[in-house]
Amino acid sequence: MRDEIYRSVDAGSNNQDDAAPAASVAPFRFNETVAHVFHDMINRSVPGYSLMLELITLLAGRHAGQGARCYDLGCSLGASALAIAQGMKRHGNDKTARIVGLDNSAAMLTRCRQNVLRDAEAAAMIELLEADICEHRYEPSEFIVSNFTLQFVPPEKRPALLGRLYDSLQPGGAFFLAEKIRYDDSEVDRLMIEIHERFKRSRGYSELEIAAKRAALEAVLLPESSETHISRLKDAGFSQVTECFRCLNFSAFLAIR
Ligand SMILES: Nc1ncnc2c1ncn2[C@@H]1O[C@H](C[S@+](CC[C@H]([NH3+])C(=O)[O-])CC(=O)[O-])[C@@H](O)[C@H]1O
Ligand SMILES: O=C(O)C(=O)Cc1ccccc1
Repeated sequence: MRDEIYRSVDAGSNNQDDAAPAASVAPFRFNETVAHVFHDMINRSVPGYSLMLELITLLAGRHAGQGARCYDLGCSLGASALAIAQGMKRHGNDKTARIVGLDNSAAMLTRCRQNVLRDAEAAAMIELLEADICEHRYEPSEFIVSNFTLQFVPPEKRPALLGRLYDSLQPGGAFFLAEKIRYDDSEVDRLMIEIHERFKRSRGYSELEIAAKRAALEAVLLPESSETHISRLKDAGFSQVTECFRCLNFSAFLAIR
């Protein structure tokens, strides 16, 4: 289903700057309207999204051995959990796999369940829970994925969450973190945002849709710099921390306990 959520948002008819929406755009929420179009939304909005799913499959092959427990934080429609399942299947670990998908949006989880159930083999491996990733009690695990989810957690809660994830991971376990990022240099930051918005234009979003969503995300998606993510992962105790992908204002990090 095509994402047209911000097509009809009032863009401020007497506004001189046609890239500035009315101040009344509601904050972005993962409700049923978003869940309905989310697949299209994320694919057209995030450079490298499908590559992240391929990386997750590869990393599951490397880290999710026999009997491994994996977590998909903010599983949305289940794309990353299914990518983990793919990686485990490839290595014949599917019979013993435990993949736990967590999300605090009931609307997302309902659709996620339907998606996962379409693949009986994956459904046997995946458990879905409505939970706040900051509150969940994590069991010992080998592989944890946060594919564009930490960015929605209030920054002051991020260090404690990373500590819990580190504690859950077994030695040698991996945490894959993909995030929208910001640049400390404000000129570079503006340039990357501009090119990202051109990317969205090239994928069919209008200037007004882009501006309305920018306003909706303003206090909801809080990006931090690559340096902040790397130092926080190191502070949490991870022994190897690498930025393994960057495109414009999107990055992914691999952290090994
Ligand atoms: N505190 C929280 N606890 C649980 N879930 C949360 C929380 N905050 C946000 N979420 C959930 O995190 C997901 C973020 S989307 C992840 C894409 C997916 N990983 C994918 O690989 O397709 C990314 C994006 O929209 O850019 C949404 O489903 C939220 O409900
Ligand atoms: O669309 C954007 O500008 C983004 O940053 C990506 C995104 C994708 C899906 C939900 C929220 C943000």
